Amino acid sequence: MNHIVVIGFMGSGKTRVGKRLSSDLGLTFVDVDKVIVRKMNMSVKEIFQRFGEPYYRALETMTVKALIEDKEKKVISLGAGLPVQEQNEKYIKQLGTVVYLKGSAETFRKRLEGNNNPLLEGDNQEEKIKKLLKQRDPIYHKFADIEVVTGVKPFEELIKEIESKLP
Ligand SMILES: Nc1ncnc2c1ncn2[C@@H]1O[C@H](COP(=O)(O)OP(=O)(O)O)[C@@H](O)[C@H]1O
Ligand SMILES: O=C(O)C1=C[C@@H](OP(=O)(O)O)[C@@H](O)[C@H](O)C1
Ligand SMILES: [Mg+2]
Repeated sequence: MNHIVVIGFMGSGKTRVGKRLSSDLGLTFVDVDKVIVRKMNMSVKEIFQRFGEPYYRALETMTVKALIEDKEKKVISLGAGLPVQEQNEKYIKQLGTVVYLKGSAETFRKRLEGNNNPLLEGDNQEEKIKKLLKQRDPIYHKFADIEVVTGVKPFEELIKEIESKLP
């Protein structure tokens, strides 16, 4: 399919940017995390706690596979961990044009203060963010058709930049 697919680290703005692109382009917005939360009637954190991370990852893969078959063009925000799972590699490429919201650990640390993400629980969020970002940035980069930097220019300008780069 030729969906518009937004990827990036936690706090990179996948949900906010995805929503805005969808309204500007007149397309339906789908946030993969929200699809799963709705289906399970549980928060991401609860799913991780009750069933474990591999179960959540399987739900993500199922959701992505269904979206590949979806004939109505959409803007789709993926969870930050989804592109990192090897089993999803071939599916992401089939989804459409991938927009990577790149950013610094410092930008994400500020945006993620007080967040509820199961992967950032406990002490030393800053170190956790730095470590995960270092692992994940090359993977996001590999999938990107369009790469923009978040946290350096105002939101409106970021949106204009993305829209000018879309095919
Ligand atoms: N370009 C931006 N500039 C400033 N704040 C932003 C920007 N994009 C997103 N945010 C803020 O950062 C937080 C995380 O955004 P969100 O869209 O939920 O990220 P993600 O879905 O990637 O985890 C929210 O509070 C959001 O309003
Ligand atoms: O980084 C991750 O592995 C995760 C990021 C989350 O998505 P957001 O990036 O939208 O917060 C959500 O999918 C889950 O908590 C796992
Ligand atoms: Mg999100």
